[in-house]
Amino acid sequence: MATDESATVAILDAGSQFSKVIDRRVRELAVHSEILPLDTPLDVLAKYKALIVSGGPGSVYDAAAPQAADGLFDLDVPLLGICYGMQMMAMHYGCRVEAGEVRQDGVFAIQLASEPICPLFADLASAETTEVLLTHGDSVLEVSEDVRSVAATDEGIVAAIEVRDANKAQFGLQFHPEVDLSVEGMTILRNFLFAVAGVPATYTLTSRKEMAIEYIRGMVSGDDKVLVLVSGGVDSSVCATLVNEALGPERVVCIHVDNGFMRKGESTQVAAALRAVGLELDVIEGAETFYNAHTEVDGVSVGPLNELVNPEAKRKVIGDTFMRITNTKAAELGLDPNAVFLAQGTLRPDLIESASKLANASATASVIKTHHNDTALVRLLRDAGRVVEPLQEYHKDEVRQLGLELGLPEHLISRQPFPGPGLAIRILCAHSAFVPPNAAAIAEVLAGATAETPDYSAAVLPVASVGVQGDGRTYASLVGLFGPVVADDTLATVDAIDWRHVFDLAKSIPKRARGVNRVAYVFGERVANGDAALATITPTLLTPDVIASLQEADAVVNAILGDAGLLTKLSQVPVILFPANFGVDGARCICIRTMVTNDFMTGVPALPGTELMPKAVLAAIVDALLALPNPPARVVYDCTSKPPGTTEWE
Ligand SMILES: Nc1ncnc2c1ncn2[C@@H]1O[C@H](COP(=O)(O)OP(=O)(O)OP(=O)(O)O)[C@@H](O)[C@H]1O
Ligand SMILES: O=c1[nH]c(=O)c2[nH+]cn([C@@H]3O[C@H](COP(=O)(O)O)[C@@H](O)[C@H]3O)c2[nH]1
Ligand SMILES: NC(=O)CC[C@H](N)C(=O)O
Ligand SMILES: [Mg+2]
Repeated sequence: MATDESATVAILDAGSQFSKVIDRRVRELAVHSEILPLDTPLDVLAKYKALIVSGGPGSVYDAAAPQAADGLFDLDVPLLGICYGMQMMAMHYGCRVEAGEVRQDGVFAIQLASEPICPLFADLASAETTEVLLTHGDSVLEVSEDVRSVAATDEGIVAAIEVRDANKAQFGLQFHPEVDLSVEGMTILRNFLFAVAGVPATYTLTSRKEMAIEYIRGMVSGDDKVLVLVSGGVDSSVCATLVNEALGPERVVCIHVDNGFMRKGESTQVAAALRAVGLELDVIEGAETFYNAHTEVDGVSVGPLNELVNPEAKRKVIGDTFMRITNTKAAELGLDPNAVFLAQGTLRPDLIESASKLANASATASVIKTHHNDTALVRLLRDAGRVVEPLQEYHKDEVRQLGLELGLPEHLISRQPFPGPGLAIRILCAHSAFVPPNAAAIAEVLAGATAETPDYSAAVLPVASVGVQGDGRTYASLVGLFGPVVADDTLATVDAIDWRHVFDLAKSIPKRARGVNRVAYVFGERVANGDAALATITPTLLTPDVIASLQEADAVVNAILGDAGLLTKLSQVPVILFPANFGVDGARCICIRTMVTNDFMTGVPALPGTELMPKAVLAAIVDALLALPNPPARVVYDCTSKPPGTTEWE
């Protein structure tokens, strides 16, 4: 069907992690939308009813920054710039845009300007303030005469602008109205679309089930068979059910790969759970193959996996090994390699975070992490038209709804996500301690942040992990927080900690400490910054002893969460092993990372002492981990939201 641009919003993609989320929100408001490259020519854009420019990892003042067509801001079309989009607008109108002293990643309150209130902020619960998700390092430090600042953070950073020229309907938001964490984001988008731009609400959502089945039948014709890769997670169970419905069971072969990085007993449970819903699963024992696997990256052989420390290298080997194992299986089954299709439960975030060209209209997105289902070999097969991915447009919550529509049991649909590379990415590998290049500057920020609350202190730990900040990937230091300890009583200790204060510190430290993207609370006696015990690690690779020790820790945590009824209340709880040893030779640390989110693009950790993480449960977890035969050097609790941290550590 041809697009009626006069009833459609064009979303110009500057490389954001959230372009597809904007698209989805607009459609939920019954407005048709299309994602276009940032540099789409003006004559095309002029036909649209409204324009939204997304965020992106670039900096508008960089010569190499992604550009829109010249004259974008002279078009007579209502325009909303989000983050990078707002910064472009500000720069066009002569405002000063620079990397500020403070960066902001997470949820913050903004103060709204009055007299008059900006039309985007009409009908908010309060006329003075609202909570929004920000993720930026560049800021509008000074507005020009052409522009009015219509909202600011508590520190006076411009959070929203309006172009003064009454003939122009142009607005900019430094924050992201499209994500759940901006609590009134939908009202703000609604105000832009309807009150400002007058877009008609004529779009109706087509049934996801019908669309998916039509897509599968369109792709796999005749008698061709489909090998469905089934992990037992939500996405692949929904994917397998859809392929089954679309093509009939005689054309479907479901395979599950035990890559050696599954949870304790997971593969056996998965096979049983899927049999119970009528899906026969062929389980491939792949552990040995994975441990010893290599792959080629940019013409160079990388591997074996059990000797790699770089997280992206690990991911690439794992993804390509999934493909090779699948090909071998296809040959064993006597399937013609030129006529067999591969189905997998790829979601939109997998493609966005891997910077797949399928998901990013502008080719300007940053690779946050290469998902195992989007590596080089998968892309080759996809280009050959052989990869069936009926869920590629959706986020997790949409897949869950679709699963319910398909009649899958609640317990399958509500399972916590588990990444394909599994525990392999939840083990931080390293040969030596990580020392940030600006250690002294970070130490100064940490001392300042805790100066007024001497019961608490902060120190840089000797490891780095992946984060997502300002739409870009970061690989940066972990900060540990220390607080009161009640000797020999973990519950009393957990109770003595002012968790709100700890979470405030976790939010404020990455604002000023460049090179820090994650903050975790460290249980146990305080260690002073600069102490040698904070600088030592136990060299760590993906070896069977390390994997087994994380499997044990993960099983202990999950058993306690299950008994407390928290596995479905918390969206996801990665348990992570990292090599800091606090001066104890051969020991490593275990982290508990709770995440509360719907779409898995953003999220917050559960605050201890709330119903999502009762203090008694947290204390029980810490005690149980310390009682393991191979106890961790320390147990830590991640206090970082996404952004700046990702859900997984790696
Ligand atoms: N161990 C595995 N064996 C076979 N296929 C797998 C395995 N792990 C992942 N996959 C494939 O990769 C896809 C993406 O993995 P992902 O973890 O994102 O989804 P999922 O496991 O289906 O769901 P969830 O996100 O709930 O864990 C899966 O849908 C599946 O097709
Ligand atoms: O199948 C997967 N293959 C992968 O390579 C992968 N990496 C991250 N994840 C999952 O994606 C979600 C977001 O994770 P992050 O915040 O760490 O990016 C979380 O649910 C992660 O568990 C993966 N799933
Ligand atoms: N999310 C964004 O659009 C960020 C814009 C820019 N990369 C910054 O960090 O400020
Ligand atoms: Mg999974």
